[in-house]
Amino acid sequence: MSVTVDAGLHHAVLFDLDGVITDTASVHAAAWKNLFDDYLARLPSDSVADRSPFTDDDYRRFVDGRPRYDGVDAFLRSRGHTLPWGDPADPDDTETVCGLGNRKNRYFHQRLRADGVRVFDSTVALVHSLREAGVDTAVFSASRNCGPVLEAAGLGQLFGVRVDGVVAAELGLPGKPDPAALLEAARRVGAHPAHTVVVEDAEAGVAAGRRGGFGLVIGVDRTEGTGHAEALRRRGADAVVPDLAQVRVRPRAETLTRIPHALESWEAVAGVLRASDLAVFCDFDGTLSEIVPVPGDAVLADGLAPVLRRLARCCPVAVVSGRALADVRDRVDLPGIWYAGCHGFEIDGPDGEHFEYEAARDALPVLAESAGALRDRLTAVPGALVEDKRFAVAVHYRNVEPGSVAEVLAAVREVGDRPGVRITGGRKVAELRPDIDWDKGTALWWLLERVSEGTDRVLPVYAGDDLTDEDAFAAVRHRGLGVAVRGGQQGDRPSSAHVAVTDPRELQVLLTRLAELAERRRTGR
Ligand SMILES: O=P(O)(O)OC[C@H]1O[C@H](O[C@H]2O[C@H](CO)[C@@H](O)[C@H](O)[C@H]2O)[C@H](O)[C@@H](O)[C@@H]1O
Repeated sequence: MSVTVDAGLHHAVLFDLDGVITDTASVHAAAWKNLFDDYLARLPSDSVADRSPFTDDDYRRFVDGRPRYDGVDAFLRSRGHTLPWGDPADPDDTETVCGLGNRKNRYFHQRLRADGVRVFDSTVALVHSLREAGVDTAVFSASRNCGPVLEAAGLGQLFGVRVDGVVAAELGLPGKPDPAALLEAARRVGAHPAHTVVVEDAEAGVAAGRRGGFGLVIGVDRTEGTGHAEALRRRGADAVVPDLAQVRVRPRAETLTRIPHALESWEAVAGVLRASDLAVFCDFDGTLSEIVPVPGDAVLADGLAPVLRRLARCCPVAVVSGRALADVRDRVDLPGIWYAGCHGFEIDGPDGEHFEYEAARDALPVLAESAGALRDRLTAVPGALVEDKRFAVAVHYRNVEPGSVAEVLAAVREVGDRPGVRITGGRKVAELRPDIDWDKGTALWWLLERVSEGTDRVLPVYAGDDLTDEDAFAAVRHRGLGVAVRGGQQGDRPSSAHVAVTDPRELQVLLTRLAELAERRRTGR
């Protein structure tokens, strides 16, 4: 089987060392066997401990992927034998957990010197492909020997970020299956766990990836037929591959027509969202409503009212529109949700709260004047429509003869050429807005802060179709999900959305899946 890292959704990949980058898992396994077989054989014959030889299964269950001393302790306990912990400075002939761990380390280094380190070339090739696609990479390992092993393998410079046993000890991070070291690696590369991939061959590491809320967990099983692949899947691997040559890299799509389809990429999308509470934000025209020739005729598309109601029962929902607040509110007319009008300059909450962006009020007189001036200028242009929305003025030219569109746009440029306002564009519309650093993206984060009550557990999903929605897509680019609604737009344009749907009907299918995810998370199923 193969698995895809999507550079649009996945911003970093964290690689385990032993067994993933280098073949040192077998060197570790041999050193552990050497240690335990020797130690168990020397226990008195009347000891209650199970003295049978150390097996591959013991390796996988008790020591693989764990910090060295934890591994000694876990294995000996599994055999009914305990030792005092001791101290990391214990000489390696001391009969303590640390002493035995130190002895294993000596065996490991002896083998490393004797046999060298074999590198999995397909892993190194994957690291390079990811870099070319703009995906960050890091190495993590429970081993304190991570640095020396990479050096011995000639890979000392491959990773800029390394979180290994030495770093974990310095920071006091618990070992796998605790996700602390993985979360630290993601933090150091600057990627949100939801947008980060973990590659692991140990059960404990896979479990850590899943517990840490990582977007994709890839298990590596190089031991076909041993049941290890099934064990990795049970512990939470999304996919298990025999070698990283089976991992494909999909370059980040930069334009609307190339963005992956949300429903076709559903598994990857669900991976990004599954560990978080969701908050769903939707634009109105072209997203919740089909584009129609006359703005006053736009209505909520079929099937969207029930799914928005369903979503609102299990997560915060907001409609974020370029329309005036009262206009979009009346058109959607659903209780229990947030409404942001005029690109977020005015907002109503579900419990009767009302907010206006204070600084934008200074622009109201000039906007009102501009609306009047534009009406005067454009009465003679058939089809031109001026929509005064208080915090913005929209000039529609959808119904204007192609030959007269330039005249409409020239009028907008001239009237809008005054301090305090700026001109933006949309689908057959030009708008004057307060010249302030406030847009659908900043409004989204303002709303998110309110609905998440200071936690960072909530991941925003934003769906929109238009140029003004790009501000919101950019805002959720590194933490959240941007869904572009392509809606039969002519030509192509750059977009920061992660995925796309074709029209409001497909958005309804996607929102239903989000509702299912949110409900499952709520009920813990
Ligand atoms: O942010 P939105 O909710 O998408 O609002 C953007 C603009 O939508 C409306 O205009 C657009 O939809 C009309 C109806 O489908 C269409 O006729 C027009 O050509 C589109 O530009 C609305 O009238 C504007 O005020 C919004 O800014």
